This record gives sequence, C-alpha cells and structure tokens, in this order.
Amino acid sequence: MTAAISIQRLNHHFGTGDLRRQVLFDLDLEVKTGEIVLLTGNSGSGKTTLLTLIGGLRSAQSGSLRVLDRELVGSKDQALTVARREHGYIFQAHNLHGSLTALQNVRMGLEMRGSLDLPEMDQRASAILTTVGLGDHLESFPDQLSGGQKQRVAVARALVGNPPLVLADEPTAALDSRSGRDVVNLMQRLAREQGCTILLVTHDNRILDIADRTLSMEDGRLI
Ligand SMILES: Nc1ncnc2c1ncn2[C@@H]1O[C@H](COP(=O)(O)OP(=O)(O)OP(=O)(O)O)[C@@H](O)[C@H]1O
Repeated sequence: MTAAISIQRLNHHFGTGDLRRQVLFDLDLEVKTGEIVLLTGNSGSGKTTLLTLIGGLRSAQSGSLRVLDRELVGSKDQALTVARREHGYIFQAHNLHGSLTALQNVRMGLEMRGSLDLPEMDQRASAILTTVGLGDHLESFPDQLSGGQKQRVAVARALVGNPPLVLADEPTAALDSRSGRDVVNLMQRLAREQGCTILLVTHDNRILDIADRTLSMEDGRLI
C-alpha cells in the first residue's frame, strides 16, 4: 500500500523573535492509504497543530510533509488551497451554517469541487444524509437538530465528495457516548466503503477501538 501521509523530520515553530517557540519536534510518520489512525495526547502536545499542517490549513516550515503525493513544505498558498479541496474536515464545533438546511450544508461539500450540477449534488447530499440516518431531516436547520444529529451532518458534509483523506479534530467531544459511538461507527463504515484514510485527534477513550493504529503525542513529539 502507498502512503497517504508521509512525514520526515517535521518541525514547527509559532511566533517570531523572542516569542518564537517550537511546538513540533522532528516528527516522522507514515499513514498508509485506507488506514484509520487515532492521535491522542495531553492538551497542548501539538495534535491540532499537526492536523492543520497535514490539512494545509497552515504552512509547514521545515522537514518534509507529503500528503496525497504532494509536498506541502515550501508550497505556495495557491497549492495549499488546491490540497485543501481534496480533504474532508470534521471539527468538534461542527461549523454548520445556521441559515442553511442540512441538505444545503452537505451540498456545500460538493459545491467547492464545482464538477456536478445542482440536481446531482442534491441527490448525493440527500443519499448520504439518508445513510447517516437523517433522511427525515433534509430540510431541518442546525438549531432544529440535536448535537449528535448536527455532528452527523458534519460527517456527511466531510464525506459526500468521497475525499481520499479525512481529518477530524475531536469529532465526538461534544457528544454523549451513544451519539459519539454512532458518529465514529459511521465514519469507519464510510471510510471502509470509500477506501479513504482517516486521521482523527481524540481524547475519547471510548472510541479507540475503531483505529487500525493509535499514536500518542507528548510535548510536540510522537511517542
Ligand atoms: N496560533 C498559535 N500561536 C502560538 N502558539 C500556538 C498557536 N496554536 C497553538 N499554539 C501552541 O502550540 C502548542 C500545541 O498546541 P495544539 O493546539 O497543537 O495542542 P493540542 O495537542 O491540539 O491541544 P488540545 O488537546 O488542547 O487541543 C500549545 O502550547 C499551544 O499553546
């Protein structure tokens, strides 16, 4: 299997001058295509920083960071924008648009790609919402949905475009154990069906069993 993510000697600093501080130290990591990898570690250990670098949400400074066969260290903003379109993101605070229905929120996951017409986008959005158990809530607005339902909309939006890589930052943190379990089971099932790679940051011990591999970070290092 080829690597979806390949990292060598990755370092990262925040700030400049006297305030410059190193937060990631000499990371090496390979994640294979189709692998589900969980990333755990104490608060402040660097998990989110690593996830945002892999996702092209911030610029990688040194070492090598290859994601889906694209080198991100030294990449221009434009190349990072192109890279970002290939990933699905799921965040703790689901980031749904309050003025859009569940269907319209999920459709946004396809609109960025720009290759499908409206009826086809609606059909795919509605199909994946049905898969996540929200077929009866296509026209619901986020504030008409429970936390678990909103998170399932966010999962549907991240996965609707069949991204080869899904990055998730504490997707279950705001959920009770039953909803959290539903959300990760769903991610796992869709990942297996679509063959995508998942990297998931979590403090949630209840979901460790979905992983092919669990990594831990401490003070900016992978241990
Ligand atoms: N934009 C920033 N500017 C300066 N320092 C930052 C910035 N973002 C994060 N840091 C620092 O980098 C370190 C790693 O933070 P990061 O958010 O990656 O940790 P984390 O493991 O995801 O923590 P948590 O589990 O609390 O989300 C912390 O010391 C944090 O204070």
